[in-house]
Amino acid sequence: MEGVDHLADERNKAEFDVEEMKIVWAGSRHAFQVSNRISRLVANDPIFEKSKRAVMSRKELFKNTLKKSAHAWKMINELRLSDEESIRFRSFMDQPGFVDLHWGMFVPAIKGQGTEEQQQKWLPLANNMQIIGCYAQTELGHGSHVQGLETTATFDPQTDQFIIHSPTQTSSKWWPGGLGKVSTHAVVYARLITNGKDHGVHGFIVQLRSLDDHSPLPGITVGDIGMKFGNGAYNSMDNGFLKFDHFRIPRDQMLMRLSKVTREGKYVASDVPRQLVYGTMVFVRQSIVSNASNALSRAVCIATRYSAVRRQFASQNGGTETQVIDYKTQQNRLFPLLASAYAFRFVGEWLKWLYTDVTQRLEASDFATLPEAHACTAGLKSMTTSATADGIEECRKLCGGHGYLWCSGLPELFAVYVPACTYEGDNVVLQLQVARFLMKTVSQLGSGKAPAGTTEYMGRAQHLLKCRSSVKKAEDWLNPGMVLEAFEARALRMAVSCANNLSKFENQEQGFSELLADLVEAAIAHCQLIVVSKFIAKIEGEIKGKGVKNQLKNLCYIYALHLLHKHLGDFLSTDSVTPEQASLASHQLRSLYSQLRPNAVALVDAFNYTDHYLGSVLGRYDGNVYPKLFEEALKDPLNDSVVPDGYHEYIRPLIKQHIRSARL
Ligand SMILES: CCCCCCCC/C=C\CCCCCCCCC/C=C/C(=O)SCCNC(=O)CCNC(=O)[C@H](O)C(C)(C)COP(=O)(O)OP(=O)(O)OC[C@H]1O[C@@H](n2cnc3c(N)ncnc32)[C@H](O)[C@@H]1OP(=O)(O)O
Ligand SMILES: Cc1cc2nc3c(=O)[nH]c(=O)nc-3n(C[C@H](O)[C@H](O)[C@H](O)COP(=O)(O)OP(=O)(O)OC[C@H]3O[C@@H](n4cnc5c(N)ncnc54)[C@H](O)[C@@H]3O)c2cc1C
Repeated sequence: MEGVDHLADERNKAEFDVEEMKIVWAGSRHAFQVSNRISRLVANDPIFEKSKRAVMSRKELFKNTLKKSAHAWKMINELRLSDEESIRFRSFMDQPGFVDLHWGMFVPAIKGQGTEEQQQKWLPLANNMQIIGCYAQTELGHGSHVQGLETTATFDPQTDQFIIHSPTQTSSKWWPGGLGKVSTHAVVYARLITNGKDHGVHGFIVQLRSLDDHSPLPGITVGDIGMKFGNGAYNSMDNGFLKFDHFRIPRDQMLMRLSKVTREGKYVASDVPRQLVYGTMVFVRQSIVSNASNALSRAVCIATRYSAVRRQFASQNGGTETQVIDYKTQQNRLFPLLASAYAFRFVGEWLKWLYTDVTQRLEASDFATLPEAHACTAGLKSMTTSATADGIEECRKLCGGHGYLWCSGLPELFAVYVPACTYEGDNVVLQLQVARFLMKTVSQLGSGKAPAGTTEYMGRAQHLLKCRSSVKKAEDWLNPGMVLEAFEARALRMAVSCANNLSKFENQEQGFSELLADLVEAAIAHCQLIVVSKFIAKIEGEIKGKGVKNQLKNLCYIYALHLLHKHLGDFLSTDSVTPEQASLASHQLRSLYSQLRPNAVALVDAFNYTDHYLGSVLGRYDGNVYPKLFEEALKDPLNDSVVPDGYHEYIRPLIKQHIRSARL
C-alpha cells in the first residue's frame, strides 16, 4: 500500500532519540544539516536518477556519467556550494567518475607536492575545471611495488625539459581512473634521471590531450582499459592506459616541493623524508576509511529493514509468521555488521583527526609521527575495506533470493565497493607495512624510547605479557577496561611472538618472508584494537539524547565481542582469555543482541539515507517491498513485449520440431 509505513511498528519500538543519533552519526549538528539538505537536493533532481544503470551499454553509461558530472558542476557553481557541500554532493550522486580522481587525487597531489608557485599556476585551473586531471602511478607491470615503476623522466639540459618515456610495454600506465577518455592532464609518477643517475620515483604534471579538440598530444597514446566487474557499477569510470614516446614537458612541471632539479640539471633533495612523495595515497587511504562506513551502513540499512519486513515460517503456536530478523542466526550475522558500520564511522573520525595532526606537524618540519600515520592509514584502510566488502556480501545473503536481484541495490554496491580492497594499496601489502612498523616498535621496547600513540599499550608489555583476564561473569564483558586489556594482550602477544620467531632467522628479510602470514594476522589484531579503543573512547565521551549512549554502548560491545568470538583462536592461543571467559563473552553477546533487536530499524534510520541514495527496493524507508519488486520487474526490457525477441527464430522452431517428432 502506497503511503503506509510498513515499518511503523518497528520504529515505535525504538528506545532512544533517533534525531540525536543522526547527529552522532553525521559527526555534528552542522554536518547533519549539510548531509540532510544535499542528499535531498540530489535525490529530487531527475538527472541523478540511477535505476537504469545495469541495462545501459558501456557507452551510454559513460555518457550518462559525463552528463551527471556536468550537471553537478553547474549546480555546485549556481548554488555556490562550499567545499564540504560539494564533496557531499558528489558522494550522494553515487556514480563513480573522473571527478573523483580530479578532486580526490590530482588536486591533492598538486597541493601536497607542488611548490607555492606551482600551486598558484595549476590550482586555479584545476579548481575551475579548466583542466581535468588524474593520478597516473600504476603501470601494467607494477602497482604495489612503487619503486619498481619503469616510466622515465630524463632531464635534457639543452632544452630545459624532461623527456617522459615508456621504455617497455609493462611500463605503460594502466588503471588510473579518469585517464581513459576524460583527463586533459595527469600527475605522472616516473623515475627521475639526471646526468645518467636514477633518483627514484617522482611526480610530474603532464598535459595529455589538446584543450581545443581533446585529441591526445603527439607522443601520447591513451585509451580505456576495458570493462570491469559487474553491470553498471565501476564501469562508469574510464580507467585508462597511457604510453609515452619521448614526450617533452618543461622542467617546472616536476612537482618540486620535496626535491628539485636545477636549470643545470643538479638534483637537490630536501631534508624531508622521501616518503612524502606517497602523501596523496595517505590522504586517500584516510578518506577510504570513512567511506567504508558509508558503504557498509548502506548495505546494513537495506538488510535490516528487509529482515524486519520479511517473514518465514509460523511460530510454534501458529499465528503470524516470524520476521526473519527475530532469528538468532540472522541477528548473529547482521548485528555485528551494524555495529561495525558505527565502529568504522568513529575510527574514521579519529583518523581524520590524526591525518590533520600529522599534516600540521609536517608543515612545522616535525616528521616524528609520520610512520604511525602511515601505519594507521594503511592498516585501517585494509581492515575496514576487507570487512566492508565481506559485510556487503553477507547482507546480500541475509536478504535471501531477493538480495541477488539488481534492484536490491546490493549487487551493484558490492561490485563498486570490492576494488577498494585493491586500490590505494592491496590490503595484504598494506598490512605488511603495519607489521613492519610493529616489529620495529617491539624491537625498540626496553631501549628507553616509550612507544606513543596507537602503540602506547606496548609500553605496558611487562604487564600485558603476563596478565590474566579477570572476567568472571558475563557482565564483566561490559567493562571497558577488561575488554581493552584482552585486545591489548592479544595484539601484543601476537606481535611479540612474531618478533621472537623473526629473531631465530639470521637474515631478517628472509625471516620476514617466511612469517608473512603470521605478520598479517598480528597487524590485523593491532588494527582491531585501534577500532575497539576508539569506539570505547567515543562512548566514554559526552553524548546527548535520550538513550543514545546506551545504544552506542551496546553496539560497541557487540563489535568487540563478535571480534573476540571470530578470532577466538588468537585469544585462546595467546592465553588472553580462557575458554570459560570466551563462553561468557558469547553469552553476553546473545544478551546484547536481544537488547539491540527493538532498536535495529531505528539504528539504521539514524543513517538518514534517502531512498535515492540507498537505491534499493528491499531497503525502502516505508518497507513497501513486494508491490515495488513487481513494479521493478515489469520495467525490465525483457518485459517490453510478452513474446520475446528471438521467439520466431529460436523458440518456435524448437517447439515445432518437438511436435513433429512427437507425432512420428
Ligand atoms: C579518490 C577520492 C575521491 C573523493 C571524492 C569523491 C567523493 C566520494 C566519496 C568518498 C570517496 C572515497 C574514496 C573512493 C576512491 C575511489 C578511487 C580509487 C582510486 C585509486 C587510486 C589508486 O589506486 S592510486 C595507486 C595506489 N597505489 C598504491 O597504493 C601502491 C601501494 N604501494 C605503496 O604504497 C608502497 O610502495 C609500499 C607501502 C608498499 C612501500 O613499499 P616499499 O618498497 O617498502 O617502500 P619504500 O618506497 O622503499 O619505502 C620504505 C619505507 O617507507 C615507509 N613508507 C611507505 N609508504 C609510506 C607512506 N605513504 N608514508 C610514510 N612512510 C611510508 C615504509 O614503511 C618504509 O619504512 P621503513 O620500514 O624503512 O621504516
Ligand atoms: C578500480 C581500480 C581503480 C584504480 N585506480 C587507480 C588510479 O587512479 N591510479 C593509479 O595509479 N592506480 C590505480 N589503480 C591501481 C591500484 O592502485 C593497484 O592495482 C593496487 O595498488 C594493487 O597493485 P597491483 O595491481 O600491482 O597488485 P599486485 O601487487 O600485483 O597484487 C597481486 C597479488 O600479489 C600479492 N602481493 C604483492 N606484493 C606482495 C608482497 N610484497 N607480499 C605479499 N603479497 C604480495 C597481493 O596481495 C595480491 O594478492 C586502481 C585499481 C583498481 C582496481
